[in-house]
Amino acid sequence: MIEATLCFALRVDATGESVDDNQRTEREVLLIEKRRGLGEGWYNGPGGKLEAGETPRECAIRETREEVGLEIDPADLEKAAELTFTLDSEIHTFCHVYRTESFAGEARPSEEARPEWVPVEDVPYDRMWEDDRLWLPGVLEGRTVVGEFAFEGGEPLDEADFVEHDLEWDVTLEEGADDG
Ligand SMILES: COc1nc(N)nc2c1ncn2[C@H]1C[C@H](O)[C@@H](COP(=O)(O)OP(=O)(O)OP(=O)(O)O)O1
Repeated sequence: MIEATLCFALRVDATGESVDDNQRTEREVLLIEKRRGLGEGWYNGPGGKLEAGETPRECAIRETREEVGLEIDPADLEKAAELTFTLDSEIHTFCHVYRTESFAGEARPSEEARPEWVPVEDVPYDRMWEDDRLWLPGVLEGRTVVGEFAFEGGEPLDEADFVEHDLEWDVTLEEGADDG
């Protein structure tokens, strides 16, 4: 089983556009267009596989730094989801999902990822993993979720068929003792 992370940074963009003389503000999320590996060519959050001895929180921070150059204080990461992806009835990946509204630096591209700030209302679900449209909108609203998503058809996971899912919303997500 692969243990992995995803990290969604959020900001409020003051567009300065005038709507009935009011300044319009829009929430944006930092997505990446993945340049290599699993899910290549699709949009996702920054993230990746845990390294030996690393906690999920440390992994989310390291992957966000490596892929898009943002620095995040561990205390500013909020656990938002735990997602289990099965392939042909075996657990393939267990994914810890975090969100944050506090970070330092400007997003920049890397070999692995092209970052893009996207209005929360315009997330390109048609260019993402099929499961994302089921859980990501709630996570971007501030909710928590535990989900299981079943794929069939053999490796690689990103060519398998998404067949069913189960979601439990607004759960309390326990952090591991080493992940506080
Ligand atoms: C099955 O549905 C999935 N949905 C979403 N949204 N994200 C997924 C899904 N399955 C896997 N992922 C995520 C989990 C990880 O963040 C990435 C895959 O990470 P990758 O294999 O690229 O891991 P790295 O450590 O960055 O890779 P390198 O070995 O190339 O450094 O996808």
